[in-house]
Amino acid sequence: MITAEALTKVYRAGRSGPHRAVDGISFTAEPGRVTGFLGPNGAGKTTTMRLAMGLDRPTSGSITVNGLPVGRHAAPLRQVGAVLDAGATHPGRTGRQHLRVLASTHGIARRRVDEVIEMTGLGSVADRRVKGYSLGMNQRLGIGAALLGDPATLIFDEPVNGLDPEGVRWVRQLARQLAAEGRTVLLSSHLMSEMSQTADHLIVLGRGRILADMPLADFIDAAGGTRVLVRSEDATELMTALSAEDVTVTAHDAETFEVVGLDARTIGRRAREISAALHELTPLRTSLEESYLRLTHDAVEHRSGGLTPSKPAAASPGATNAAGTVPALTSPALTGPATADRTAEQDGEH
Ligand SMILES: Nc1ncnc2c1ncn2[C@@H]1O[C@H](COP(=O)(O)OP(=O)(O)OP(=O)(O)O)[C@@H](O)[C@H]1O
Repeated sequence: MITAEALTKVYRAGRSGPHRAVDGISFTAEPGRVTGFLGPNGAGKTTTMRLAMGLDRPTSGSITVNGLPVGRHAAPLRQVGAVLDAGATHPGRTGRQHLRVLASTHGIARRRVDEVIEMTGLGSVADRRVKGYSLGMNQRLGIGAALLGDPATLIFDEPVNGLDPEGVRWVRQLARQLAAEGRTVLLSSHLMSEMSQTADHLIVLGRGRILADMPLADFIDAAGGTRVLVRSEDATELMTALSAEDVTVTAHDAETFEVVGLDARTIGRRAREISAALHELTPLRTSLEESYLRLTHDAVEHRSGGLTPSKPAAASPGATNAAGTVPALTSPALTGPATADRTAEQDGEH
């Protein structure tokens, strides 16, 4: 279990003054489930994970792992394993040597090293030097190191970075298996499709604060609203008939449009009332990505290309809501540099 209480980290940055990377957050990552940690670049995910691992000190508040700050556990590697920086290995050592050194300094039996090599699929490269490892092999080695102490809590920061599709699936299955064994798994990823298949619960950060803390399914429902895809040869008349203050209608093409704010049954009835011919009436499930983009829209530190509202197709007879405007159903593209600008070493604690 990971418990944060009023956790705050302020970096004494340069020109722009102090920066609250983590701003008074409280949450619990519970055992037996995968907690997805989401947020735009610079939201404070890595900082929170580093604080949990005792790699940084909170400015105020606290974060504990299995009831204690990690440094107060007698054998931390048996309590918590983390993948925070997959590159943190001695390049001249082999993967097996790396794991053996870690095991021996933490009083872990040698046979556990062999088990972990087996679990991570590194068998064929375990005796090669780490400097020759691909990004994916390094990720697997980092995950292996995290598993070495058979800990009850795991913290994975972007564990699928650099992995091929088979590796991505392996991480997903591993995270699910670890949670099914009753462990706490806190996992960050920018891959929404992956997160939606892996996490049970989500904590979403934006600018150091918690924007959402709820089960994955509730998050998608809360942000999504009801969306229905409609195809009708009388699209223009039907769109007009459906217009109302809290209903948003967006045209895709001359015959197809999407409705937010009415369910399929109501739309079907309205179509019958005006004798519109319906060809399709499909309730759409909002994706995690859409829900996430809507929620974090205002919390993005970096954005390239500015806002790009969705455009109805050129042939559209017009998409209107009650205000007569063309609404954007999908959120702006969320793109930006891979990492936020850092002014490391400026808080004098590293
Ligand atoms: N050592 C540091 N010194 C100063 N500022 C820092 C330091 N580490 C992180 N920051 C800043 O704190 C904020 C949070 O960064 P953090 O790396 O925790 O975000 P993140 O959510 O993990 O982002 P990403 O998805 O890009 O990895 C950012 O604005 C970052 O620039």
